[in-house]
Amino acid sequence: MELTVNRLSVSLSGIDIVKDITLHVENGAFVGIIGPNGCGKSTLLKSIYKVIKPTKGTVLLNERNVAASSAKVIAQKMAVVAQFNDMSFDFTVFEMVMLGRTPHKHALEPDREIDYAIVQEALKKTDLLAYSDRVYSTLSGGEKQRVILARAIAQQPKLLILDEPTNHLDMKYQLQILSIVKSLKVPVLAALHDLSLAATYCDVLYVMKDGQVAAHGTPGEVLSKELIGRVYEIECEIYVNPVTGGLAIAYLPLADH
Ligand SMILES: Nc1ncnc2c1ncn2[C@@H]1O[C@H](COP(=O)(O)OP(=O)(O)OP(=O)(O)O)[C@@H](O)[C@H]1O
Repeated sequence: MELTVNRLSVSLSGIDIVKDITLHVENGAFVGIIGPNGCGKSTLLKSIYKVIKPTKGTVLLNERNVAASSAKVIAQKMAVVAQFNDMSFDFTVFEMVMLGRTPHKHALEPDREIDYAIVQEALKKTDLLAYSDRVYSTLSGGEKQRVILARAIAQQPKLLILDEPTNHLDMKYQLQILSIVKSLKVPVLAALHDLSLAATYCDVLYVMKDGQVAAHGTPGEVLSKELIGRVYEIECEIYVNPVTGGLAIAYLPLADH
């Protein structure tokens, strides 16, 4: 499945937040969106997954216009792991992950053997089998985040949208979550804050500033000291990590603090 965002704009409370953004996620590609706090990453993603109505532009899943499709049809194709997942319901972890099966069922259709098997597999992939009967609201932030990923996996999406999926996670689970996502072999569009993780996992990066795309390309093309300096208003050095062979970034302390 491919995602095409064409000249998308979003205004909220009369303010232009997302301005004329065009982007493409090819089938199988892991595409990152990076940019400073408040540049519009979440708003862009929300307008792609139909929580916010764009003022202009189109979002296509293959040839299907997302705006003209039902929420159920979109949920059969696209799963979302968003930033804040606090819910007041006292669902167990198993029940939360089973919610991922909802778009594939008719109203009031009971859970089938196949649904149980898919949920079990999603729990296994995210290291959560031992948490099945725990109440979701009692979990730590990182555990909750893994449950939300497990729910997205159980949804068996054709495209995955991640909004800062590694928030709350320690290093092991940051790496684990991105590796699991990569292993699903579905195209991914992810807003990420950690530029080194973005460089490691993404095939293509879109850099946002003030609601617009400031640059896009492979991490090697995009992550220059000049661009990061301009977009984030910081000084840094980019180097090849001698251990991993990947791109790494050293940030310099701000001079006037
Ligand atoms: N309903 C709203 N009305 C007015 N402004 C809004 C509204 N929702 C978001 N904004 C503003 O839009 C801008 C973009 O917010 P958004 O959450 O998309 O940024 P972001 O790049 O995801 O930021 P972060 O990295 O901090 O999560 C922010 O300045 C935010 O305050």
